Amino acid sequence: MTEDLAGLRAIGWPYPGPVTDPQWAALLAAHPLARPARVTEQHRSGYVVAEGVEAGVAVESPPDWQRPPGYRKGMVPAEQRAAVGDWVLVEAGKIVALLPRHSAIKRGAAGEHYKQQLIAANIDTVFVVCGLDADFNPRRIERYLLLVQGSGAGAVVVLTKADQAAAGNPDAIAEALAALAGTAAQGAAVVALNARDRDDLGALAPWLQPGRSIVLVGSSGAGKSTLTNTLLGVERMKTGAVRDSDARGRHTTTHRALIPLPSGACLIDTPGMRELKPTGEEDVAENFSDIEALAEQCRFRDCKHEREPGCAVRAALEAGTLDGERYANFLKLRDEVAGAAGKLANRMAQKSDEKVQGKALHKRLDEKYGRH
Ligand SMILES: Nc1nc2c(ncn2[C@@H]2O[C@H](COP(=O)(O)OP(=O)(O)OP(=O)(O)O)[C@@H](O)[C@H]2O)c(=O)[nH]1
Ligand SMILES: [Zn+2]
Repeated sequence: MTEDLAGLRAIGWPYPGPVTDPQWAALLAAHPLARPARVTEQHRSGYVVAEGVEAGVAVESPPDWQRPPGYRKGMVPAEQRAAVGDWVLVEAGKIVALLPRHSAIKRGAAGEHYKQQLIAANIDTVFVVCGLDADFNPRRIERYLLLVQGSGAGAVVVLTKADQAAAGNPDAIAEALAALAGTAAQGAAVVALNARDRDDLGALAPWLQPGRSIVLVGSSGAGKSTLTNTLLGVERMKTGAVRDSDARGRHTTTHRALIPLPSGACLIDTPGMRELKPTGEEDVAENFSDIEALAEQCRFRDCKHEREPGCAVRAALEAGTLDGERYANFLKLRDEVAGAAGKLANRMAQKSDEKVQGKALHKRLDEKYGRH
């Protein structure tokens, strides 16, 4: 495997030398002829995987991953099948094993039937990108952080357009950081920079070391493409059209899921990250521990911090020690998570073989949110 290690490292292989994860080592030993590869695309019939910076190849998934929904017996749940970012073992054009993942970013998928989608696996850090312009929105940042929390990945808030903001108002950056004080107090790093300036991006170096995998999330216009280009040191994101016209031979195609960075880290670019809805498994309290600490002083143990007497959260609001918008967002996210959790519990309860688990979840939710 040594000669392939450089290629694997470029796309995020976490080990510079021998594999230290015992489960990974055991699977590698169990499949001596298989080669590790990383999933770059997921399709109904199979996957595209890469072993290095070259374009990926199509491979077949194990037969038991292919059983259609409705074929209950032996059906492998979606989260046990590979997703973009997963490491798999491939032998003779087939995936023979999924290496256990250390992080999984999920979202709740809207639709008639509640579903959870695994968007990306084995991400070390999610950069939550937000411009210091009219689009600056601490509430949206809180929402992204909520979805990252519990995934196993870390999160860093990257505030772009610091150059423009400072030119318009010398206090703009300090004001934005103050608006995010609640978020920073939860332990997330917050960095303000000019995404076009390579020197400014030095502040991101701690998360861009070799073998690390990162993703960028943020609304349109936040500066994700700009950041990517500056990280790469080249204009990549807008050159797609040119490459399209020069036909087959060159496989540096318009869209690439795994982008090796000069720092040695790997940027995962997957469209699924765009619209993030809670799955129902998030713990809102963990992202709002300031509010949770206040809640311990509320008169009622099950206080909803809405209209109850003796509510310490509302008292802090009135005293001005708790930001009103942060509080409003807490209520909104709490309700969204509870709604998604209710759907999740219903879906689990419907599945007869998982009835017991569903009931337990319902019970847990009742304790946490009251009857729903
Ligand atoms: N001055 C300045 N301009 C920036 C900065 N970051 C982004 N921009 C500009 O903001 C605009 C939008 O940035 P993009 O990088 O295209 O935003 P995006 O997040 O990729 O947007 P989508 O591709 O729609 O998701 C572009 O004109 C950038 O040049 C920054 O830090 N400073
Ligand atoms: Zn209360």
